[in-house]
Amino acid sequence: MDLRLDGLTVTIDGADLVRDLSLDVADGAVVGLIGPNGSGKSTALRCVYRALRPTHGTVWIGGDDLAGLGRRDGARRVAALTQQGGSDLDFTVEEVVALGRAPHKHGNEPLTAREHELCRRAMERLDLLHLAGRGVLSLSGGERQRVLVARALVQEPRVLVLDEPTNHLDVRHQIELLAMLRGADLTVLVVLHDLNLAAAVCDRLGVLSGGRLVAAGPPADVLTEALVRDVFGVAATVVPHPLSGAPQLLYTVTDTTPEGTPR
Ligand SMILES: Nc1ncnc2c1ncn2[C@@H]1O[C@H](COP(=O)(O)OP(=O)(O)OP(=O)(O)O)[C@@H](O)[C@H]1O
Repeated sequence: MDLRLDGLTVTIDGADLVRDLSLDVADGAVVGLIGPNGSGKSTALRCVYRALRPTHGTVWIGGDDLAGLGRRDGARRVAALTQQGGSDLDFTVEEVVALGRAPHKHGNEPLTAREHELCRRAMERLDLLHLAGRGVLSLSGGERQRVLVARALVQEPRVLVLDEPTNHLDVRHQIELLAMLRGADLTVLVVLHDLNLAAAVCDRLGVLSGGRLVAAGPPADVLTEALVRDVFGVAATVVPHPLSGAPQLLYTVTDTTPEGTPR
């Protein structure tokens, strides 16, 4: 097992933001974390990329307690694409991508030929080669997001955690990113809001509600009409995708009056 969240509880100011969360991500698997706003998804991820130390519980990486690893060792094993991952510095795209090698380098050690090629391939994969010399501050939100994914890839981690990585991306780049995650031979834990994309891309889903894991398993087992109603508070019909068979949700949008009552 590459990544194991083992009884994680995060308590801040007396409130449990995450409570007794246990979730396994098998070697090479893509596991999605879904749940309504404020259900604790980002808090759980923050424990995995060490922005937060759990109050109780352990994050195991390849059998090692993450808390016992040095910063560099941890960064070589786990890369994170977070909501706050941007930089205010106007580095070029290729400079930002190359920063992904930092945990593997000492001081100002230059990149090797292999590392230059790694960066080039990551930019090619994320459709960034034509932007390599551009300053990142001049990029659109979606372009910048792809730069951060490329930077995470060149880090060559075992485990990649991503917090809503499809934010800002147009539909083509959303699908390309998620397809890339599937083909990257990485162990992936990803927070997604789009339940249909989550069902299409993830081997397993974990559902958080009020900081607790309320369901976990293959998308077809987890994404039932009852769960979507109970956890997200919306009516949806679940149908199998005609080509892949993955469950897909057709939402029922009810028109409401300004007073909030259905017409
Ligand atoms: N440092 C903090 N201090 C107090 N409360 C916090 C802190 N960080 C997060 N919270 C609260 O904990 C809850 C869970 O937040 P979290 O960001 O993990 O939710 P989320 O599931 O990722 O939500 P979203 O879908 O909106 O991104 C929220 O109610 C949030 O306001």
